[in-house]
Order: sequence, then C-alpha cells, then structure tokens
Amino acid sequence: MQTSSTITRIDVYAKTQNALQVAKTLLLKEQLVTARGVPTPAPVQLHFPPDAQSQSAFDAQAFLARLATQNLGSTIMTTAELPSTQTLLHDNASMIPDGTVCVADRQVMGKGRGHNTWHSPPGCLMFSLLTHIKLPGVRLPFVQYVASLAIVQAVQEQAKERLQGHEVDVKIKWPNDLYGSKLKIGGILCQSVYRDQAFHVVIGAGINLSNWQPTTCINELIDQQHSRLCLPGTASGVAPEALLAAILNNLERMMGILVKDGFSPMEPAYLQAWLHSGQQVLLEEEVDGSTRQVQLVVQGLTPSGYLKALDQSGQPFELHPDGNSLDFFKGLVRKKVAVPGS
Ligand SMILES: O=C(O)CCCC[C@@H]1SC[C@@H]2NC(=O)N[C@@H]21
Repeated sequence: MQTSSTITRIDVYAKTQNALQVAKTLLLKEQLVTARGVPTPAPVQLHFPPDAQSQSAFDAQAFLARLATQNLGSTIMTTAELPSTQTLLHDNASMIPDGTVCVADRQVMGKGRGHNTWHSPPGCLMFSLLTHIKLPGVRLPFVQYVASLAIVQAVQEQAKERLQGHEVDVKIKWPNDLYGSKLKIGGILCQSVYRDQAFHVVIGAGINLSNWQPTTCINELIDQQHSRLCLPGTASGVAPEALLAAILNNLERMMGILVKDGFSPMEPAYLQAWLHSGQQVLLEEEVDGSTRQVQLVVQGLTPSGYLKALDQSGQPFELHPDGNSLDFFKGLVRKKVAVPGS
C-alpha cells in the first residue's frame, strides 16, 4: 500500500512533438496526485523525453510505432506502479489531454466494477483511457459495448496473425467482461462525467494477456489453439504494446461510428462477439406472494442498451440487473418492451 510519502513516477510520451508540448503544458499546470479525496494522495513526478527512460516494462515507443489513430493514445503515460490508472485519469481529468492512455505494470489499488478490487498479476495489460465524446446521452451506455468490441476484435486480429487466420475462443460476457474458454480473462470499467458539452469518459480495462493465473490468458489460449490446429512451430506471444495499439486503432474508428450513426452499424459484429445470442435465462418473479419461474431467450440489445429477451409466447422484454448480484445473469428483472405499431 502506498503512503503519502511515496512518489509515483510516470513517464509521458507522445506521438508528435506538438502533442508532447500540449501534454506538457496541461499536465504541468498543477500538481498531479494519484487520487484526490483520499487521506493520502501521493504526488506524481512526471518525466518527459529525453529523460523519460521508461521505468515500466511497457515500451511506449513500440506502442506509438503501431498506433494509427488521430487522437486516441497519442499521449501515453507509463509507470511501474501506481494505485490505479483509472483513479489517476478520473481524478485529474481536467489536467490530462483528451485521448491520453495510462498503462501500469502494477496497481496497488486497482478498481473493479461496484466495490470490487482488481488484482494485477504480472503479465496483465492494465490501462485507462480518457476520451471526450460529444454524443446524445442515450448513446452513452454503448461506449462500454464499443470498448468491449474493440478489445475482442483486437484480440482476434492478433490471434489470426498467429493462427493462420483462425480465431481464439474469446468473447464478451455482457455487459463488461471478457471471457476465454468460459473463464473470465478481463474486465472493462467505464466512468463518465458531463462537462463543457461533452462526456469525459475514462475507459479502463484489465486484460489477462500473459498471466496464466488466476484463470487463463490470451497467450495461453492462442498456444492451445495453435496446438489444436496442429500448426507448425510455436505461436509467438502477443506483446502488450501491439495489443493496446490494435485496441485503440479499433476504438477510435468505432467511436467515430457511434457518434455519427449510433450503435446499430456495429450491432451485428457485437452480437457475433458476445456469448449470449439464444441464451436461455430463468427469471424468478414474485407474483401474489409466491415465486414463479419465467423462461426467456436472449435476442440482443434494446435501444437503451439492456438485454432484449423473448418469453415463450414471443413477447419482448428488457432485462435489467436487480443491482444485488455481481453476476448480471442472476437476479435479472424484466420490463415489457413496447412493440412499435401494437
Ligand atoms: O471486471 C471489472 O470489474 C472491471 C475491471 C477493470 C480493471 C481495470 S485495470 C486498469 C484500470 N485501472 C483500474 O483500477 N481498473 C481498471
């Protein structure tokens, strides 16, 4: 656990000299701290090139060389250890350039959804991204789905390069988890505030890339698939720099679509990448003092971003988590969906 006297060192790199200058001006305006509003926020010591000699295992230059975006990831902060990349970006958002990504080798206070913590075994890719988005509020819930899709597609791109065009068994578990071979291998956390006519969203993700524990990881799944397909040689591991660049390349393109045309153009790809089409869910409902079970089949997403499911008579419902269970498929409650024209 860090104490108030611990200084967190962060190295800052940028794609262009101009981006670096903008980052320097903004970041040095005020003292950055690892978290605000906690009893012991630790000061952040920033290093910019030429003295940014990465203290982190993450190679920012290799990442920037693969990045093909206009903005996302153009500024990158790397660190060997800090409390949480999510808290850093969220709590210092006004001093951090739009599009900045922060990567940590280790987090000592990693945040998961709800009140969960996120542990950081070595080999787990952990990053948060700050992005300013101008879009109607009804589209905001879809940012997390776009982020999940960008991650799964980036994983599949990397897998296909190593598996002669074959994919690995990595899918989205709605709403925000990444599953590989039926085990959780990653999670996504989105937090947003509305300021200056835009949503300032911090998208954080922890992805088991080369940590075989506690479940499995992408590189293990690729290895296994390589053996299963009897491909020659061994599969090279996916590097964190390559995966993060691929994620941001996808994400920027997809966010552009979300802002311009909404989620619909990406929905078929999303439904392809998630685990749930045709999944049966059993709801328990209290009716007149007794419990009855209702069988529903998941179809997709509703316009507000919840699960769409049909009952046995074909009636559509929207499924909401009841807020008591971390597994969204336990304790779901249903609301009737109005069918246009009926
Ligand atoms: O599954 C979840 O509950 C979401 C986990 C999100 C973890 C990532 S790791 C990088 C970023 N920093 C954090 O503190 N949390 C997110």
